[in-house]
Amino acid sequence: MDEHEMNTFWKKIVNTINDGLMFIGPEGSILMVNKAFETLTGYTSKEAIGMSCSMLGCDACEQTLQTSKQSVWCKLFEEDQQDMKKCRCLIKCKDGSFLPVLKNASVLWDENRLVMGVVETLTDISELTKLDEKIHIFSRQYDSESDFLGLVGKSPQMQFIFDMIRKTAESTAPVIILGESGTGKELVANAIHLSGTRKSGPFIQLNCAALNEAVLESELFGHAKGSFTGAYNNRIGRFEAANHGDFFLDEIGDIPLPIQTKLLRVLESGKFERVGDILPIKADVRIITATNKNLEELIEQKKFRQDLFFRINVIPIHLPPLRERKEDIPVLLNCFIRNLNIKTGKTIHGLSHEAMENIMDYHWPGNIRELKNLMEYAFVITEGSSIQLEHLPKKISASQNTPSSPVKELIKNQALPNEKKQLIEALKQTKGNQTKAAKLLKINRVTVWNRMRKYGLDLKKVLSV
Ligand SMILES: Nc1ncnc2c1ncn2[C@@H]1O[C@H](COP(=O)(O)OP(=O)(O)OP(=O)(O)O)[C@@H](O)[C@H]1O
Repeated sequence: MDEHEMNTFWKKIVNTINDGLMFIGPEGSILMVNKAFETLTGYTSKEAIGMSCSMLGCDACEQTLQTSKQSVWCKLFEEDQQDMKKCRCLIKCKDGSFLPVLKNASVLWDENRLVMGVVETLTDISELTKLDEKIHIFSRQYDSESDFLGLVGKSPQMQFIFDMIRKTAESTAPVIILGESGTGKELVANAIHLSGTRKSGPFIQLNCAALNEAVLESELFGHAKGSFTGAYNNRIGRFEAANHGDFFLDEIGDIPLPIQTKLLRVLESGKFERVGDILPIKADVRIITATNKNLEELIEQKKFRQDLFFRINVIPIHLPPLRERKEDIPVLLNCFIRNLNIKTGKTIHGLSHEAMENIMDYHWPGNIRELKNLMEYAFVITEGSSIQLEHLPKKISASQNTPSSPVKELIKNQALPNEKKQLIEALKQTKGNQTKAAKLLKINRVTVWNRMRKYGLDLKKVLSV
């Protein structure tokens, strides 16, 4: 390939790159740009070449440009600077709009260490910036709503649970979490660990229902090499692994009686032996248990040891079923919709009134797990920006709604976040005067404006209702 062919070849490569590229001379004038630069900035190469690079009004450059008294006009050329600079910045396009870009600048030096120029690439990060903003907004909303260590709920019952969790933080006494399947027992156990003094220690979990007696024993206490067929090595159990932390035993009601006896001994003495070993091991572990079974009934049926029950039932936390705290449904739905929007890239704003009514009327035997699954289903089915009744499974869309249903009243009062209702009320009272509304709500004017944007409130519409 001769030099001319080579030049043509390189020009083609440079023009195929998706990122904008420009070469700036030592005095700061643009010497070369590629096609992507033209597309990003709106300037043709004819317009750009020969102009000062400051025509792009880059906010990062404003900080690196120096006064004429200094020896170099741009900090990039200072001796002690690294040759490569990378930063996020905003550039001004020909039409006056600002474009967020990731800029990579490399200084080129000749053999005498004199500056030949700078090669800069510009990557369009406008999509990324939009996502950043979204995450920022979501996380602000998330923080401000009824959320406690991953648990969402504004009902008095859930506020009581949050209080109980906070109180367990000061204690190392065993906690038992009782509630139907899907009410959030595992989340509560996790929140107890995260808010407790042992949060820097391990959080070990074991679902006791999934294992047979021999495997369960080995999982709990570990085993010595050769203690049974297949025990090729010594293995520590979960009790040992949970030392100085919390051990969450889920489905405690399903533990076979012989293991219950062993468990009781560990809880009383703090010591145990690995299966097939005689050496006692000490473990400092706080026990958290959970079950959806009625342990008292199991005791009567002689399926659960009463003394073990007394041991683990020191701080009971009863998680109410969802049907007894339906005011939590709207906040849970908001939370699931936010998360699913992020996960799926969809922009679903909410549910139609009818869909919401049917959801509120349903009895939710599978509790929050069922509600969460419902939203996942609706996200797959919904194509628009709002979930309608027909996007819900039959069991919910066909559920009976009587006009006098007390649930309808509940929706009227609960479906809108309190913040929004108060804002609408204040705007109405002050005939749309945002400064007066701010005073009434004891917040500043900017917050009023931000909330109006957050809830998409149109002043004319608010006042006309
Ligand atoms: N208060 C809550 N806020 C947000 N998500 C919740 C809440 N409660 C439960 N969930 C979600 O519901 C699902 C079921 O919760 P979890 O597994 O904790 O229930 P569980 O009572 O332990 O169920 P099971 O008894 O069947 O094991 C999980 O996906 C969990 O994240």
